[in-house]
Amino acid sequence: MLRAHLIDDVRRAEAAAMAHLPDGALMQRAAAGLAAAVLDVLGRAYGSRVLLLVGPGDNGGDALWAGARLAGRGVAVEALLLADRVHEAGLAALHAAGGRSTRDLDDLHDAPDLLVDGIVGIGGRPGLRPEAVAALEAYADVPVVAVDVPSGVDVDTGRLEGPHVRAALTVTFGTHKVAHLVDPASTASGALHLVDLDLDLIGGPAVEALQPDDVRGLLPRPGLDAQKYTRGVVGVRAGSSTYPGAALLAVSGANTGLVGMVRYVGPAHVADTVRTAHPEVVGAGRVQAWVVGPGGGDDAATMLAEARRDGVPVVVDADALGHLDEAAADWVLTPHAGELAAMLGAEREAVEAAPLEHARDAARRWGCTVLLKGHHTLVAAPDGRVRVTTTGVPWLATAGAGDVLAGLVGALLASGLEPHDAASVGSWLHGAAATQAAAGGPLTASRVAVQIPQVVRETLAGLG
Ligand SMILES: NC(=O)C1=CN([C@@H]2O[C@H](COP(=O)(O)OP(=O)(O)OC[C@H]3O[C@@H](n4cnc5c(N)ncnc54)[C@H](OP(=O)(O)O)[C@@H]3O)[C@@H](O)[C@H]2O)[C@@H](O)CC1
Ligand SMILES: [K+]
Repeated sequence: MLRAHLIDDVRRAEAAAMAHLPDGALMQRAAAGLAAAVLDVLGRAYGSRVLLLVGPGDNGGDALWAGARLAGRGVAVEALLLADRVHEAGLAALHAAGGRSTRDLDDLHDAPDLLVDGIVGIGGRPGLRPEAVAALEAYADVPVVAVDVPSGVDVDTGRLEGPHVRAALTVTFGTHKVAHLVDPASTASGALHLVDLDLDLIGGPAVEALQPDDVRGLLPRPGLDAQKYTRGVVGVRAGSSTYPGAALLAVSGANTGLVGMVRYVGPAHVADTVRTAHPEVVGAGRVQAWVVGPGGGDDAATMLAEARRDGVPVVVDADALGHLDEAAADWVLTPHAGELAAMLGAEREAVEAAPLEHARDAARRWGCTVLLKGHHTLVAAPDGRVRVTTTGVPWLATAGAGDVLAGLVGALLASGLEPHDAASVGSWLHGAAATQAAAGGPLTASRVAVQIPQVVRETLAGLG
């Protein structure tokens, strides 16, 4: 599991570690990891130029100490000091290793190959000062390696308020931070590299992200005595004359082999289309979970009421979300930002600016799991736990992808996974299938569904 902690928990763990380590030991570990990561990106030391952007705190100290190590390896290192006072020992080390420093942007002539953002780390407030903005603008085309976090982001919430660094790579220390994983700040972090500081993090993670091993441990697999009914049956109530395709896509997400049987209940001509494409699918009967809403149109309220009557877990998606008055603890709601905004009486922009906060609010308010779709989809439980999905590609933002996801999550619920696991494993598989199916190019929702068994196969085999 990849875990992200809040600043206070990192500070506590840092203080505990420092109590029994020599002065500056943690910063040296951080700087060594940072220098190694920068060298990896540069590919060679001699002939490479690096510019450090150095703020007033220890984040700048990390950059300066790493700069000293890089200068010692033959990299031409310059530091632009963006504060009256910077980390003194780090600056002295940089100078001793042959690096230069200046406070004036105009002193810098040759464009660097790489910027190292040591402006602020976990002690920073959101936004950047004008000197930092000017430096970043002067080298707008140069890739940035961020130290700990991209400066300017709100580290504990993932919000973006005001100017901030856009990193190609973020080298972070001890544990991940919320801003690395949660939108919109996750888009400013770039690739992530964690330098282990051997910290003893006592507080639980604020956010976590499933890794292939976690998914392998959670995936349902049939026992030797399995029958179709013991593996779980999922029912789909979706589609209408206007949107027959949504039913087809939801069924294709449900019918990927993770349950023993799939039922479809809906308008007769839609049912014919569904069964032509999926001859395995049967009609009404007992199920262990329902998927309700994709393409349901005006009938979505009735679909939801009928599903509720069975007392089994329900995935509430799309049109059904607008008819939700109350939910049971084993339900999963799967809104996108616009749908969640309508459910909470908020503006869509507000949800997009703070998806973590809104997903948590919604999970508390309905007392069930809420899966908020986005670049990094969030799965929030009513007790505050949140998982974020880091699989997937931007091409996945395509019509019908949500219908496939709803079907898949429903199948996992029917197979017996608890709602938080069903939603987060479903989202992980959906993203991984999209990445494989896209193979660097465009994709359609149908292709995502087709790819799911292959992703399951590889994950079970430990190839993920
Ligand atoms: N924790 C760990 O385990 C380890 C931590 N380590 C490293 O330490 C980093 C944290 O260092 P830190 O605490 O010194 O704070 P840091 O982020 O450098 O800056 C705070 C200063 O910036 C200022 N300031 C605030 N906002 C600003 C803004 N927007 N723009 C400009 N300035 C702003 C503010 O001054 P103020 O304006 O309040 O007077 C304050 O003085 C951490 O991220 C990691 O890199 C590693 O070395 C080892 C292990
Ligand atoms: K930084």
